[in-house]
Amino acid sequence: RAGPLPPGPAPLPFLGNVHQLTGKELWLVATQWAKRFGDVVHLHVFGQSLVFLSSPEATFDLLDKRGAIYGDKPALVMAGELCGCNNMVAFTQYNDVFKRQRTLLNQAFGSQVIPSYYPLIQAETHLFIRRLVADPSDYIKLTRRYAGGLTLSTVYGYQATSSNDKFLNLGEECVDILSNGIASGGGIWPVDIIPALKHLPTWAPGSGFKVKAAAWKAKMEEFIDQPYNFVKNSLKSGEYAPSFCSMLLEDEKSCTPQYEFDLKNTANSMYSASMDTTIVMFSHFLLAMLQYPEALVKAQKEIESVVGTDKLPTFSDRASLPYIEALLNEVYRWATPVPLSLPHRLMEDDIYRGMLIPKGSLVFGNVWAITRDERLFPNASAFVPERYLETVDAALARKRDPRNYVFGFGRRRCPGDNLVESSIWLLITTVLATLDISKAKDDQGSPVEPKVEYNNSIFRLLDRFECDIRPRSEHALKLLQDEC
Ligand code: HEM
Repeated sequence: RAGPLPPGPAPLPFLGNVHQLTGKELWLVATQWAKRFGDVVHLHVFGQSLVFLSSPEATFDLLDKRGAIYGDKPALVMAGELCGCNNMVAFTQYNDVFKRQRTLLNQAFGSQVIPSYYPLIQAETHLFIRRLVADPSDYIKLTRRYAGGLTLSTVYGYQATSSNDKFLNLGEECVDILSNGIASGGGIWPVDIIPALKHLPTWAPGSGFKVKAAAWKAKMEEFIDQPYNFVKNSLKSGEYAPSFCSMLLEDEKSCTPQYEFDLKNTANSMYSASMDTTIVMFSHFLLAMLQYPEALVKAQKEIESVVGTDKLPTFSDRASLPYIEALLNEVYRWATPVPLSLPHRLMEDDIYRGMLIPKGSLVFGNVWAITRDERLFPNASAFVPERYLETVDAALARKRDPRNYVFGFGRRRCPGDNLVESSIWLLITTVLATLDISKAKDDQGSPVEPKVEYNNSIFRLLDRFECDIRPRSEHALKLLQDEC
């Protein structure tokens, strides 16, 4: 060995640290390891190395600067081969398929393309808020409809007709299978360590994973194929709304089977990645507004003084709303939508601070530990937008910018970040301009404290909590109605 492994909790013989990999809020446990062992922690599961990076320095040095060797994804037998996810972007290895997919993603959501979506984003945002006013209790389903609807529409030209739309339901079911089934607890299954297990007959003891995988694979195929077939059929009929897929399929000559294969999988990845992440952001924004009403009032005052009350905010107001910008930063940080990001596979042995990080390690950026680091964010558990109004030097500003972590790292950084930067800004700003958000009241009129529960292995998805959402005024409601 070229150096010692990074420190970490003691493993059991052969099994390694498998007993410590909880499926629920693993990021909390990983942050405890960081406090005990430092910002680079090593564990193993049946010999598979797992490395957790818990500081800006370690994530920037390895996942960003050395991104060329940290950009791979593991070839997982369970997720890839048995469950049929191997060609979804988040699972593709660092090869030609991945590079072709990223080119398509950049065509769809590169920063230069985003302004062309402004009218659509604006229309979907206003519709979402109107629906929210009509049924505030259903805010999670409505947020899924808004986020999924935005990608269904931009990517496939498909208009979701209700919160119970068939493609939205399929998306919800499949993203749940992905995060709470296939990728739960680090996503390593015994068959990933001993691939021969995939040959077990389904009647044999211990083969339950194969039964699950067969059912999940069938669902994943529907998820990838059905929206894509919708675009193909619409194109054939000649009646279609222009979309990313329709634009790329119009030129029949370039439609080789390989091209269609890439397009179908890339389109699906955009759709699947957009929903739960947006729900986490919006739910935490609501929670913050309930628990920190002074931030809500300050933000509303800023909007009133800059935008006024006779129109809804638009993208052209953005540069004049510094408090909203600080509030959005704080929502990213406080929500931490994907607290352990998604693991990257190291492609060759690497030496870092004299320690060996072995080839094949799965490397996690512990975003939770960084966004809760008291040295960077004093009183880190509190929601304090003002922390982003302080003037700090460029190096510290970079370390404190949540966008350097919440969208992942290096070559695998989220390709939806530009879209989110615009869509979430408008969503939050328009909600603040038009709605009041406060704690729900019980029968006696006393405020009900929101119950804060997380039950998802990958995303920091909040269970639905009670809250009171209502229009700020008849005038605000009318503005929304006039816009739709
Ligand atoms: C608040 C919203 C979002 C957050 C916080 C978020 C965060 C992330 C994170 C942490 C990753 C893993 C990056 C890594 O492996 O280092 C990721 C990957 C990805 N995201 Fe997002 N995302 C969001 C919205 C979106 C949207 C709207 C889209 C598409 C329109 C999207 C598309 C993707 C795709 C395709 C990947 C896989 C990239 C790859 O492995 O190369 N995301 N995202």
